[in-house]
Amino acid sequence: MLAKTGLLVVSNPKHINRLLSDVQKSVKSTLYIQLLSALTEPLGNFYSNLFTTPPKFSRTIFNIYSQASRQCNNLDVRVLLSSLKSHVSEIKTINPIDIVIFDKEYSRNDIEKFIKSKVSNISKEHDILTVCCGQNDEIPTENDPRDFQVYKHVCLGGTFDRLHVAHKLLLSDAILRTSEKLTIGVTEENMTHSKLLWELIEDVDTRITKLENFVKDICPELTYNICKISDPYGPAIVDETMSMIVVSEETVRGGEKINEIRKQAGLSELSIVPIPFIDEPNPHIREETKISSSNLRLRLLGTLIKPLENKNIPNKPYIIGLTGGIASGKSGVINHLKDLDVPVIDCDKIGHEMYEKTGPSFAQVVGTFGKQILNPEGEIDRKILGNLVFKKPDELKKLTDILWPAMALKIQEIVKNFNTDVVCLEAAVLCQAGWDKFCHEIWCTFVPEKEAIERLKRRNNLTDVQAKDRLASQPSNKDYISHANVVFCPLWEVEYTRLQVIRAWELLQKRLGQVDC
Ligand SMILES: CC(=O)SCCNC(=O)CCNC(=O)[C@H](O)C(C)(C)COP(=O)(O)OP(=O)(O)OC[C@H]1O[C@@H](n2cnc3c(N)ncnc32)[C@H](O)[C@@H]1OP(=O)(O)O
Repeated sequence: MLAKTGLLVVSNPKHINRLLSDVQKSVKSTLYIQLLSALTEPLGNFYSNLFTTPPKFSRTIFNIYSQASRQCNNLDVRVLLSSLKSHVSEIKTINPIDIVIFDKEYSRNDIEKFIKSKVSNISKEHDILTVCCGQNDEIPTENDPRDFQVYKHVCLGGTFDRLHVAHKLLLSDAILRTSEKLTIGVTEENMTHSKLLWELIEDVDTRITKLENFVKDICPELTYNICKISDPYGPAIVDETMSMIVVSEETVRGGEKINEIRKQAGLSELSIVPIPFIDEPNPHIREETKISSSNLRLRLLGTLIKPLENKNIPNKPYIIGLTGGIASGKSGVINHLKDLDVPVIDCDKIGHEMYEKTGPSFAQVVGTFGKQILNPEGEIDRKILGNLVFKKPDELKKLTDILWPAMALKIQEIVKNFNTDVVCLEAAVLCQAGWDKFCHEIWCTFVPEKEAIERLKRRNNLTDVQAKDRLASQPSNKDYISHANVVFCPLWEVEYTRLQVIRAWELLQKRLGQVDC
């Protein structure tokens, strides 16, 4: 059985590649890595031989996280730094360790002594494993020409969405170079809007919680000041105690700008230390070639981003509720679903049927909005009705209060008569109508609001103001996404939307395999 949390004790980092490949067969959630110094030292002398010049490890840590990005996609790898910075004599971890893995043979006695005296948070029923690879090889020495000075107060900033190995590298390098205090600025939502798929960025409190958990886990001895920032500079332009800033290769200019502002304010300039990118091992279509949060957000499209609720509805047909804002590409997704032979119930159409001359809601709609909405044939003119309600939420509510209960009955009747395994219920404001309770899962489309406005102007021949009004009368993208289990962004070429739908469909098939459909 896979252990939840493992501790890998590495005597020779040269073999990290093979080690990680083996270890991930034994650990499923978190893998701590503790670097040992000398291959020949018995484990009992572990702490007498620790590395004492911390920045020496920058490159080793870079290699470990680079390899982790290739080998252990689902593992949260954490290189422990406390003992690399000072002679801390205990391995303290937030998560209890279920398995301790060594890359070298040690005596039973040494192992037991080591675990008892050094590993403070160990599960009662822990396992021990030895994975040997080239244990007698020479340990590589580090030769990193970068400036390795250690500073009292270091800072860095970023969005830190879905904390990944490149963030971990940046944070680790900053920790290795800090002797007392590390200030980390985390961007508030207003700073994220220019990013790809910003709507899928975790909220700032979640990002801060994950970040704090990580830094306090790998090096609890430092003082951390984790603060929200709503501009690109944060406290770095006012705090005179800071002396160094860690940046990524692409944000060096930001560091220089901070120094210009500090200089004008009479503050000392910060040393700027750029950290290299980690290459993305398998960049998919549209993805960046470095490890990045936007790649991770792209990979969320078509996957289950929110766990399913247990709803008290029959398993067959399995109902996907498809929703999304106006001009957000729902019809593109529907075309791909139809190609997969999924029947689609169009709720706009059912709405229209409700107030046809012979429909159940005709009299009530005319009674509410007056004869002004009728055409010369005495039928309801949807264009006139639309103009009356779309700009005025109160009027739209009057209409939907009449229509939605009748539509819900009709939909339930239609669904009952379906004989397929899966059916898609498409409705623009499905969740706002409370119809998510009829659906096993909610899928939603979204495109950036600017794009939706441009599409609306082109498609419906609307002016900029009219298009913006239409969009404003609907829930925001964030609101739609907050209800969705699966999201699609049909912003790019048709084929890319199709790939998202195929991914969603294949994952759905797996889920259905677990449901008695
Ligand atoms: C819970 C649901 O989502 S049911 C489906 C939505 N329908 C309703 O809520 C019923 C009330 N709406 C209506 O009767 C009609 O839309 C009218 C009379 C207001 C306008 O009719 P038309 O001009 O023919 O427009 P049509 O019905 O095609 O709707 C235009 C767009 O507004 C959307 N829309 C319709 N009703 C609503 C609503 N209540 N709230 C937000 N958007 C809506 C439609 O889904 C459609 O979006 P799309 O262009 O991305 O496909």
